[in-house]
Amino acid sequence: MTLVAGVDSSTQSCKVVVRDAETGEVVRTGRATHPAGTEVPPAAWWDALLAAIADAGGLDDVAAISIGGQQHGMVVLDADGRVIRDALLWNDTRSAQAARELIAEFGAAELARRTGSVPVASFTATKLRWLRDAEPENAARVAAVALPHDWLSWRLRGYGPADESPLGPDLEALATDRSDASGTSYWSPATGDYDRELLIASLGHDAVLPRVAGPAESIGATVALPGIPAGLVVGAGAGDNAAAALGLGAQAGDVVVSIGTSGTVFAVTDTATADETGTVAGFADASGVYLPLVATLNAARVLDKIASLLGVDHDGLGQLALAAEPGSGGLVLQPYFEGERTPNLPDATATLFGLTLAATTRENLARAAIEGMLCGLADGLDAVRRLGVTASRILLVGGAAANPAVSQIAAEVFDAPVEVPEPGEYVAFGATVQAAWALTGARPSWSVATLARPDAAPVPLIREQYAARAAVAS
Ligand SMILES: Nc1ncnc2c1ncn2[C@@H]1O[C@H](COP(=O)(O)OP(=O)(O)O)[C@@H](O)[C@H]1O
Ligand SMILES: O=C(CO)[C@@H](O)[C@H](O)COP(=O)(O)O
Repeated sequence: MTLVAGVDSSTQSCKVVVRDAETGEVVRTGRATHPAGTEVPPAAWWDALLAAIADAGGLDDVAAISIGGQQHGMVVLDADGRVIRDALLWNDTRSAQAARELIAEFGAAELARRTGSVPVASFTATKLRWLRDAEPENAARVAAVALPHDWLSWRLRGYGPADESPLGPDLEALATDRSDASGTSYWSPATGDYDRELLIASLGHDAVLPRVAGPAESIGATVALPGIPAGLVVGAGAGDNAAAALGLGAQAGDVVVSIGTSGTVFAVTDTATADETGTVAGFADASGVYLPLVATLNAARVLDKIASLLGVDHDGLGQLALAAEPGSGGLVLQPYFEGERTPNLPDATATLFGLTLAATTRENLARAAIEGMLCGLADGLDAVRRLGVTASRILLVGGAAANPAVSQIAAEVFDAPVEVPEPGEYVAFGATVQAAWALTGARPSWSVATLARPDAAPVPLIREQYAARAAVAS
């Protein structure tokens, strides 16, 4: 049996899945946690990757590996291949002013035309602009800029600082893929080229950027390192949402809604998009086409927070929520606990509306948390549809999709049929598809079973009352 491994180096954890390259059967899995916070030393991701690989039984019998990862994170390297400072993650909002400045200098329409997206604080270019202005000594030392999955793939192939890696600091050996490059704001999904003017405007000078590999490419092989055997084919890797689309085998008519640390709504399309309003990011996908995407900052952790406030676990939160009526007795949670990205309100905080003596129950609060979190994603679905995407069905994935209350309430909130695929790490699954593709030259088509099709009917009241509160709040 030939085995392939896929990795999801995501915000909260690193997950490894090992599958049979022929049938797609999951043979074993492993995971390790990442540090909390929006600023993280990349070495912590490397340590978590090694721990997750060990937890998955190692790679001795594995022929190929590929890494999917959280998008946008700024990994800056000096000429010796050392990380200059902790990485700023996609959910770090300190570069909101830098995003506003880049938009003022180039224009939203021009940035959308050149990169597919109008940047917000999540995008790598805005983080480089922040670095240029807030830490000029660090910015001056930047010799190369990578993303989390690029950097991990480089280390896996034996590159890094001379005292830590057998092949040393060859910055030109950095490689990325189309999907992750499209989240930088200095690469064009439409032309496939870097936009050096935008990089220089952000960082203040030019730097080495990772080569953008094609979907089926191998970017090299692993070298022997503690916990890593030599000779595994390394696939191009991908941004986590593009990897999930690949793992699900998403096709025209499928809209994926992922509820992890981020909430995302995306579809695979044949044509590139350029939304001048900035609501929909015009990303590239991991199969050679495009991935229009809306992302929110407040998703599964909204539920984590309200569950902990109510003193229950995830199941308990779901049970409470399902004991309340749709509309939560008029309670509306606008869940901007971490600021928000869509809509672009980096400094916002969360608000609970509609508190009356009668409505203020544990059940209503639990339901309002799920409804509020999903209403932001339903707004995202509307925005993706406005660009011509058809939603014949919603595929609900990510950590919180496992919660039956979330899938049932999703069916009440989204005006399209909701399907929950069988539980699985779809980002890591997509990375195994890439690994097998790079190994064999043929894209595998492994089937995905459906766990549930919640039959709840849409309840328009939920979105109506959310929209009414949002209108008053803004
Ligand atoms: N049954 C559940 N109900 C609600 N939330 C859940 C459930 N299981 C896991 N989660 C939450 O999902 C999140 C992890 O999801 P995941 O997609 O792995 O996130 P990420 O990829 O961003 O690290 C955590 O915040 C976790 O608490
Ligand atoms: O910023 C985005 C997409 O543009 C996020 O989707 C990140 O890619 C983080 O993903 P998770 O860790 O929540 O899966």
